[in-house]
Amino acid sequence: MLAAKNFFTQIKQQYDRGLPFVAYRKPVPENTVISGESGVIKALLQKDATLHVVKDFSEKGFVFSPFDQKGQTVLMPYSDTEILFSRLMGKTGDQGKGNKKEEEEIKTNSADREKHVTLVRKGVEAIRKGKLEKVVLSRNESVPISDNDPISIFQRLLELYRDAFCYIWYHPETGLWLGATPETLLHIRGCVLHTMALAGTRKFTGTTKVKWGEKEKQEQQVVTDSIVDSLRFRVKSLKISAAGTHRAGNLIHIKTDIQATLIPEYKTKNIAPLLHSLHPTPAVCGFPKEEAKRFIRENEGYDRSFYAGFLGELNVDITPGPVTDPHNRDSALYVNLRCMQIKGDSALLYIGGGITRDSVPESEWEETVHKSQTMKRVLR
Ligand SMILES: C=C(O[C@H]1C=CC=C(C(=O)O)[C@@H]1O)C(=O)O
Repeated sequence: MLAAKNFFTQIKQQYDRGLPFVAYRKPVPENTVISGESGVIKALLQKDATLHVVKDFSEKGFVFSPFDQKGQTVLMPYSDTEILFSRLMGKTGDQGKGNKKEEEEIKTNSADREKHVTLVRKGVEAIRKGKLEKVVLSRNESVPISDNDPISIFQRLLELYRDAFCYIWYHPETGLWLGATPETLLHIRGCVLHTMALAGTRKFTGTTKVKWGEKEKQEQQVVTDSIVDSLRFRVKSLKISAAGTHRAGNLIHIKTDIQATLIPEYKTKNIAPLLHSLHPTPAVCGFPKEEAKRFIRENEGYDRSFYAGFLGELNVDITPGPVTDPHNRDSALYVNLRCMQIKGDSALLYIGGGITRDSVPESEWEETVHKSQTMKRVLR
């Protein structure tokens, strides 16, 4: 375990050399005692600038996968990297309850606002007329930055968002990405699988004891139902928690935890079939999936790139043992939300929200402004 200062200096040197790396910390749930694996920040420093891609998800390493699965999933293989560990102590910083600038941004009749409101209106119309039940519509926004040290932005993410999966990823072919996502796509440890249905958003106003409206509950239920459907024939003993409120920085969401045991046939396979049936879930795409994908492709008007894709550890050995033993593997993949791409002296933020027949376009715009604060709060 390296001292934090040494750890971040080594990552910075790697970045200055233009070589690929990823550094990340898994979520540390509230009231967790920081010990053992919890709160560990890990970094993989690739030895050269090769672009490794995933062929069938039997590989071992850290993956970075785009929203559109026709695109390449980039791999940082464990075999080709130096691995560093550190741990960040100290208390969580102020995750924020909103500010004056945010309120102004909501009201300003900007071109971004007009564009997003029009897009959402079109989405609501399509839902009311056709087969589409839900579609997640997003936008990107460029924010000027003066801080040219992305490692310090990453440190601020780690301090602010304990309960999120925080990362910084760099490869010359994909560029520099950072994020703090509240959403787990898939965690498989041996034959035990864990995932979540996360949707419905409000601003955090000091409490998680809130009464959710019908629109939000319906939007989240679509996600739970679709995940359960994708898993049904691949697992046994499916456990679905009651829906609860989950805090993510300055926001709250509705969350259902889903846990299952893989059936023997799937235990022995790699996780590709599971991933392909789960991703993208209606939390980032919509329902039915193909109709939602088509609507996004034809109407969003920009490339989501790695936003709403997934990232994380693939096939880590839990304990030393035969590498072919699937009971001995651990994969922890997260949905790439609340993220941004740093390009020179600006940050490109990606934000979206679930649209149903009852969505109010102006409120959906407001929601994206609130969501954009997760990243804006760490920019200087
Ligand atoms: C698509 C995003 O969030 C998803 C996750 C939680 C809540 C969501 C919502 O309320 O719309 C979205 O489904 C995003 O942050 O860009």
